[in-house]
Amino acid sequence: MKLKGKVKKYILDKLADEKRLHFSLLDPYKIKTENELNYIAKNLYEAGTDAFLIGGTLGVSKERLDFVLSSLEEYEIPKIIFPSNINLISEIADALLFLSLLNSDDIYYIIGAHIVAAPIIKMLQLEAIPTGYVIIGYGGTAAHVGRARVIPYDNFELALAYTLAAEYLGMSFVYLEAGSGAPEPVRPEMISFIKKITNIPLIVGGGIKGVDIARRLTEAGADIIVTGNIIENDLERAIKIIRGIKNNW
Ligand SMILES: CC(C)=CCC/C(C)=C/CC/C(C)=C/CC/C(C)=C/COP(=O)(O)OP(=O)(O)O
Ligand SMILES: O=P(O)(O)OC[C@@H](O)CO
Ligand SMILES: [Mg+2]
Repeated sequence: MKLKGKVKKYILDKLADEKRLHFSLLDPYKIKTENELNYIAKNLYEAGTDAFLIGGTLGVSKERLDFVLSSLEEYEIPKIIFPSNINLISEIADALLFLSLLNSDDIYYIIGAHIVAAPIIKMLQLEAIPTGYVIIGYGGTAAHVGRARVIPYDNFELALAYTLAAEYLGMSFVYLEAGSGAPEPVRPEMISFIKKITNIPLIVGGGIKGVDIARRLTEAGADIIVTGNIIENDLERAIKIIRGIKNNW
């Protein structure tokens, strides 16, 4: 509750202090029971994750979203909605990633959902965090649904161009997404290439399954690492990733 409306500032201040953060993606469709959610959330929080992202592309209802958000209330880190569409807006959250899928072919995912969502967000007094969402490589369900023209893993110039465009549009973050469950994450070389030239904070996710790749990505300049599937599939490994990123063994 204390963080409501102050999440962007909280993240930027924490980044200034700690240089690298970790966000835990929880999918309300995949987490079935309150016990399971409590167990997972407690472990992630104790390992030092910096925020909960709540979302999923398929199967997520507003009811499930609210159930997860309200169960997480006791944790003093931001609870941020990661929306796949306009049905996933809830006043229980501390903030919402106001994602524009910059490499979509469908205007709905660039500005269409946004004009429908904006008056609702205003009415609920929810904090919207302007985020350029760019899908790379594998793409997964988000790319399919969002009609993204995915950027090849090795086309660093193209990823840089989108990142610069997001920066010049005044967005607060760029989320470089390889797709949920990607067999290969975004390459660290792509991150260092972009980071040399841009200042906008980078959120990097998709297919990050181990501490070594997570650390290589942060060393290359990723500001925030997101893990989702590994939390669902192997919580111990997810905890190692968090501790590794935060140097908190
Ligand atoms: C501004 C508002 C309210 C909505 C905009 C919505 C936009 C632009 C979405 C972009 C396209 C999209 C489908 C993004 C999905 C992002 C997301 C929640 C990814 C994580 O989910 P997955 O892990 O891919 O989902 P599954 O687990 O269901 O496969
Ligand atoms: O589920 P994973 O592969 O960790 O991906 C996380 C996130 O970037 C997906 O939107
Ligand atoms: Mg998922």
